[in-house]
Formats: sequence, C-alpha cells, structure tokens
Amino acid sequence: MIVKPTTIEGVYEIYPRVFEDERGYFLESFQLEKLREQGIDVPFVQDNQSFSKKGVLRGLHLQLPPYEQDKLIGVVWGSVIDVVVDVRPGSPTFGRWEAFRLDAREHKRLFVPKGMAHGFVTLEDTVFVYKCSEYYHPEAEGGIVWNDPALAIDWGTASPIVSAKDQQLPTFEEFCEKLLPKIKEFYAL
Ligand SMILES: Cc1cn([C@H]2C[C@H](O)[C@@H](COP(=O)(O)OP(=O)(O)O[C@H]3O[C@H](C)C(=O)[C@H](O)[C@H]3O)O2)c(=O)[nH]c1=O
Repeated sequence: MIVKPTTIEGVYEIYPRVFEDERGYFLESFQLEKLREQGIDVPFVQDNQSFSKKGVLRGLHLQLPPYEQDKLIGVVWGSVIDVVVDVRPGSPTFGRWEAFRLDAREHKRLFVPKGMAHGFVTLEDTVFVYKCSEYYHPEAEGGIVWNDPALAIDWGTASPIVSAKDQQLPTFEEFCEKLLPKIKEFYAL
C-alpha cells in the first residue's frame, strides 16, 4: 500500500497493492493495520454503495458535528472526478478544493477526513463505494451547491445530472454564514 499526501492536509491518495494473474486481480480494499502504519486510524462503522449513470453529480455533502464522517472512498466500476472542499475552521487550506480522478481500472482509493464537503461527477456509469466513520444522521446533513461561484470547481461538465435536493444546497457564502458558526461552536473556536 502506498499513501500519498495531497494539497489538502489530511486528504490522502491510497494505492493498494494489486495482485494480477491470468484470472484477473486481487487487492485488499481495506486493511486497518496498514492504514494505521500510515497514520490513518479511524473507526469505520458503515459502508455505503451507490450506482450513478454517466454525467450524474452527487454532492457537495457533509454531516455536521457531532456526526462528522471520515470517508475511505473507491470506485469499483466506472470512473469519476471526485472533489473535496476543506471547510475546517482555522484550516490553512480552508475553502480550498482539490479534484481527483478515481477509475475502477486503477484501484486508487481516497481518504477524506472529517471537515470536508465531498462530491463526485461520473465520467461513465459508475459504482461508488465508501466507508464512513460515523453513522448516517439525516438531521446533521449539510452541504454546498456544486456550482458555487466562489469555489468555481472545475467538474469537467457544465450540465451534470443533479438531484433537486442538491440543486438547492447553500452557496459557500451561505454555508459560511449559517453552518460554519455551528461547526466553530462545536469545537469551541
Ligand atoms: C448517505 C445516505 C443516504 N441514505 C438514504 C437517504 C436517501 O433516501 C437515499 C439517497 O441519499 P442521498 O441522495 O443523500 O445519496 P447521495 O447523494 O449519494 O449522498 C452521498 O453523496 C456524497 C457523495 C457523499 O459524500 C455523502 O456521503 C452522501 O451524502 O439514501 C441512507 O440511508 N444512508 C446514508 O448514509
């Protein structure tokens, strides 16, 4: 397993060792001891899986305190552009986003710590899987609208398929006005 830091502190690209033979391939998609050796030690409690047709954009989502989630993300069929936005109060990279191509043929995983708004857009029909370190709490759902003008995220498409719910997510400015204070209050910042 190779773990590479990214431009956002705490976000890592993870390259599992892939064993290929005449039958196909094998890899360890999750191995806690090896992650711990790399400083990634979170209590994953829930696995999620979604299928999205080509051109679907899900996000940007996060769960607010006290139910924030670390995520270990992978694409097992298809490919996506995956985006994380740092919304941790006081982070030196607050408001920065980074995009990562995840392709089932390359097996790369992505570790996304708490405090990140997260989303992806599919480049083809895709099965997306991820481990979460906190259970689903709909009452704690937060997010930022995908095409926020201040973040100006380059998704590679101007007309993705987005749910009505996600189209109505707050802008980054509204997030900072209404939700960031709650996060700061939780951390007594
Ligand atoms: C996230 C979640 C959803 N649900 C139910 C709630 C809805 O009835 C249905 C679809 O939920 P939603 O439209 O929020 O699913 P996504 O748009 O894929 O949400 C995810 O999208 C981005 C990419 C993320 O990173 C988040 O983990 C997650 O919010 O599944 C559950 O029962 N449990 C869950 O953990």
